Amino acid sequence: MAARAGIDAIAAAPVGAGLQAFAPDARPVGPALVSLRGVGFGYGGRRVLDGIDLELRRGEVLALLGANGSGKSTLLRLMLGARRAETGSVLLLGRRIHDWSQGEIARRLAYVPQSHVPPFPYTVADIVALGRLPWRGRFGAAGVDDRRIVAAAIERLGIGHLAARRYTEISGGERQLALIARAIAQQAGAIVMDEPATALDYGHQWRMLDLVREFAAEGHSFVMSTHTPEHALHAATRVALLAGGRIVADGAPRAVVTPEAIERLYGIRVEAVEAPDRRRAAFFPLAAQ
Ligand SMILES: Nc1ncnc2c1ncn2[C@@H]1O[C@H](COP(=O)(O)OP(=O)(O)OP(=O)(O)O)[C@@H](O)[C@H]1O
Repeated sequence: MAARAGIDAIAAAPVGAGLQAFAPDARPVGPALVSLRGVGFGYGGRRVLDGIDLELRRGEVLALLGANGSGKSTLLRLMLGARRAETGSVLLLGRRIHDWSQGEIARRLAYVPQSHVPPFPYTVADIVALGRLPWRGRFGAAGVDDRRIVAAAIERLGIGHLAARRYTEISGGERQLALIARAIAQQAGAIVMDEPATALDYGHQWRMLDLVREFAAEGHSFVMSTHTPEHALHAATRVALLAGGRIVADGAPRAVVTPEAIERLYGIRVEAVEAPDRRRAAFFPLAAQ
């Protein structure tokens, strides 16, 4: 009954209710950093994305939800310029992304991939320091500022105890934290994260999301794919849903992440229990009838 009341409360609450308590949501967002306009893309003639219109604006945390294979990673790679749209256009700060050099893109967009295993046994500190490369000359050595920024990123992620360890000899979750630290050290302003919480334990998942909110409050932008609707409600200022190769919803988290949306995306019926802040909710699968 409590759960049912939760759904009803969510359904009855006006969209945006309770948002004022959360600084990232209350803050007006800035101009578009990345814009996808009518983007279509496929692999070997098999269409994966079609007619995608999506924007990432300054200061936003945009969460992307969609079933396995719905095209989230592909969409993120298109946003980064790592894949070329077959139709439509991808713009970085209003200019076609492929008209920017790799270095120019890397100074504006950082990437946290789903998994990454380097060929050499770099230390964690070395991996984080790679984030500084776009800011150094071709053969430029790391300066005092680079070292300070790398140390600050390691500190912010709480991975000082891993700094001297070999990246190839730490756990998947520890690697994920190192990759997030690398992206932060990159000081790109916008960070594209592909399922950043997947390898993290329960505590690190929520701490990472809080960190995202802190950085967004400082003016950074994030786009992150996730399989956890609760994460989108916790950290995102906007949520987009991907299904059938298209964006089927794009808007305020409370308005978009609903039991109906979850059923549509994942084919599973859930009920929602609202958090005391009336902004977030937890979802529980309904028993099979
Ligand atoms: N390199 C590739 N070559 C051919 N097909 C691919 C390639 N990468 C992805 N695909 C296909 O494109 C579709 C979208 O894949 P993508 O990885 O973008 O989905 P996703 O939403 O990120 O999935 P997941 O949630 O499982 O990570 C899937 O059907 C996948 O099999």
